[in-house]
Amino acid sequence: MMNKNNKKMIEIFDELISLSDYSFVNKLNGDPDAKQNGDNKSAREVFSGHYVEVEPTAIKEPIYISHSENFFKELGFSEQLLKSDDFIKLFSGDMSNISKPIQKIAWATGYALSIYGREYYAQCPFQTGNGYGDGRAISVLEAVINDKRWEFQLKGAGKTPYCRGADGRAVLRSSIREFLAQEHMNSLNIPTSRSLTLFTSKKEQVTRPWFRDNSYSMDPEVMIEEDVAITTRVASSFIRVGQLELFGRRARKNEYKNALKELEMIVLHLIDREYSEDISQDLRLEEKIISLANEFQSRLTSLVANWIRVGYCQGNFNSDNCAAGGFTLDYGPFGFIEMFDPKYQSWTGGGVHFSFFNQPIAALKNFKSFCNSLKPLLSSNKNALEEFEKIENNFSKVMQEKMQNMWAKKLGLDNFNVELFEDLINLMIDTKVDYTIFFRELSNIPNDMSSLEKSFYENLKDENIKLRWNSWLKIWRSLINIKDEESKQKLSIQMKLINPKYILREWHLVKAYQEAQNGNYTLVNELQEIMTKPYDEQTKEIEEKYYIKKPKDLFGIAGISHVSCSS
Ligand SMILES: Nc1ncnc2c1ncn2[C@@H]1O[C@H](COP(=O)(O)OP(=O)(O)OP(=O)(O)O)[C@@H](O)[C@H]1O
Ligand SMILES: [Mg+2]
Repeated sequence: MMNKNNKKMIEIFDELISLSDYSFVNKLNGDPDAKQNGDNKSAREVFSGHYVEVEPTAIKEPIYISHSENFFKELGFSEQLLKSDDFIKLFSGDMSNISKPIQKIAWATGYALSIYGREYYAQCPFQTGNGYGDGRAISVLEAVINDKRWEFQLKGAGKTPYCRGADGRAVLRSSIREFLAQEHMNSLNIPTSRSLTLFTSKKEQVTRPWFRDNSYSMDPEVMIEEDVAITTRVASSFIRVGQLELFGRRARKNEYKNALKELEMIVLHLIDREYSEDISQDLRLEEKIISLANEFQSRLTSLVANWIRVGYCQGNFNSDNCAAGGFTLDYGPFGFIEMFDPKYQSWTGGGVHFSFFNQPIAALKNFKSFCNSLKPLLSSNKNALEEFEKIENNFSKVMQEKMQNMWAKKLGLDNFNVELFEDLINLMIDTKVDYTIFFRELSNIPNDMSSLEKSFYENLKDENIKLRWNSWLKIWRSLINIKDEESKQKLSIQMKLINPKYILREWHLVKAYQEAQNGNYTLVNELQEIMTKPYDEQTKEIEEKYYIKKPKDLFGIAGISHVSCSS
């Protein structure tokens, strides 16, 4: 029997879904071969169409770990939903009970892969690119909530035609990382996919390559069993640069009759989903494409400058991990920098090209892949193509402007000063500073070096470095705009909104997911609470626990200083 409370929950859920419709499956083409392929849960080639219908594979006896309170509020979702069986089932992958107005439709999409601007087919088991795409991400719902369309996607919800022989699952470890990082990024005021819920199960384990305890190995040494989990992430769309590329490549090669049409459809759909406020519907196709390139360039360059502002390294910034809406997507091989190093890269599979300070160039490469995908739609219009290429060639200039502007703000300056910046970077490298603590302490606008030393990983012994720091600080203080105590306070407040105090450090994450594996979610909740207020001072107790440098004995330790497996 349904009690009163329970009924109310179902009503709330009904209210939420009554607004849903299916933009993706109604407006785009499905895989024409889907019906002949049974449940679509094994690797196969998908030759055309924008999506494949595939039912999620539920995790058994789902255990609730967390949800994003902030995001629930933004969506107008009641916390009561978390007690609704329907809600829990849907977001742990069980669609068997879905009733109207929700449709029992779920889908995965194909995409292509370029690594650092180079087209790859080798990652596809068929070597054609037709078997690459969402291997474990399945969208289950689109809903218009407060006039904004959101797509709800389960990560780790089982195999799809793009699973490439893998299990289609995400483990608890990587799911906790993604769940927390997404909401952290949002609280850092950086565009991102969002976290809705996180469920795990003790009924299914999968194996992943990992390290022995306290190992220094760069390569995984053992296979470990980990509990599975499903995070639901939510975004305005999950269209990636790689997805445009898939259709761009097919159109370029004229692979089938509708190839160019399918490219045009996905591009117009992208504009509809991500750029409808910036690009007028009345424009001609080529005008829309030119505006799209401009807008995406603007968003992508801002995004990367922001990542560097807060010390975020994506780690695997391939075209398939680059959201065409210009926000952060795929928190697998990511890390927040601790000890400053321009070449910082925590993912062993990533390489220097995806390292911290190389992200603007990785973004440029993704932008080029994006442009190449759209070109088949402009090939008959020379003028439009020329204008388009001008935008393409302007990327580095725009990126540089955004970076300089970001550095100026990070340093509390009105204008970027090359010399001051370069001196600082060299000093930060020579001194080994904690990136977050250094800029936060600088935001207090200190008179001398003493408080900045809090961010140094080694005691300052070298007199020469001391002299360099003192002179740097003196020049910096002469360039910032402070006349009196009041203007100093004002600048300090301003700088603290640019330079976060709390950042999701990997060794905190490790403790949280290790405890969670034993059924204790206290640290997950604590991190969620603290990391969604990254610019706040917070309490003394929190400061002592989380505003601290990485402990010396954790340097070089596998699984903390570097990770091998992001899935
Ligand atoms: N366990 C798995 N089962 C099936 N496919 C997988 C699995 N792990 C990764 N993949 C697929 O391999 C490709 C590369 O993985 P990558 O780590 O970039 O993405 P991801 O973290 O799974 O997903 P996303 O980019 O959707 O956040 C993706 O297409 C992904 O779907
Ligand atoms: Mg990915």
